[in-house]
Amino acid sequence: MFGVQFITHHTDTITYLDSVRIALEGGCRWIQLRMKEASDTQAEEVARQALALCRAAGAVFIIDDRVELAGRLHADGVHLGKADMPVREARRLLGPGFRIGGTANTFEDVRIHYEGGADYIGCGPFRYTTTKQKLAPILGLEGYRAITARMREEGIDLPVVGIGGVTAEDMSALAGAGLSGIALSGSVLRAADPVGEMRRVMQIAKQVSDNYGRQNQN
Ligand SMILES: Cc1ncc(COP(=O)(O)OP(=O)(O)O)c(N)n1
Ligand SMILES: Cc1ncsc1CCOP(=O)(O)O
Ligand SMILES: [Mg+2]
Repeated sequence: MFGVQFITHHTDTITYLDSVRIALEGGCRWIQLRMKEASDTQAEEVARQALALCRAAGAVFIIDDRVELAGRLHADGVHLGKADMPVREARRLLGPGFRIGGTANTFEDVRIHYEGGADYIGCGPFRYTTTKQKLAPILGLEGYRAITARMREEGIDLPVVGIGGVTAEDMSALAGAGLSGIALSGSVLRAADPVGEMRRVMQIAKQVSDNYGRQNQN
């Protein structure tokens, strides 16, 4: 299955936890709790509730940045970027059972995460987005093609999900550029019907999987 990871966010009317409920109701089974502005206490409170929702739904639950919290709550994994704990160290602390994602903007980033023991790569940004501040250079389809081609040349076999401004309409082209999935937030939460939009994303992901015959990395 072409993978779909939902990244939590909030709006004027939707809380972080609501965003988890929306994604699960829309059929997503790979959730990342990302709460950049929250204190450790706030993040832990929401993480505990989000984890319970994900367990009840049979969804994979990943926490952004917070390695200690992910380990202590027995989440399924953690996602780490350049400003976070290195993947190698997180792997040492968390052990082989945790899913560890690493952020890449270049092939060299991919190589470092691969050598550190990452399970998947979040690669982006695909295009401009307001969900994250201080974006790395925009990759577009050309950037993804170059990175996935280099991975093939170097024998690096890791699932890569595209992130940053991704919409339902992008999935087929992203699969064509060699990606195994997407991670998204804004295009779902800004939709008039967020649950319906999540559902539409999951339906298109299934069609893309049927067309490309890719493995799900969940
Ligand atoms: C799937 C996925 N890909 C990339 C990121 C970005 O991680 P990072 O670079 O550490 O930035 P923050 O999300 O921590 O602001 C991600 N979270 N998930
Ligand atoms: C964590 C992260 N890194 C790049 S974009 C993003 C958040 C998701 O972006 P969007 O809301 O545009 O789908
Ligand atoms: Mg981070």
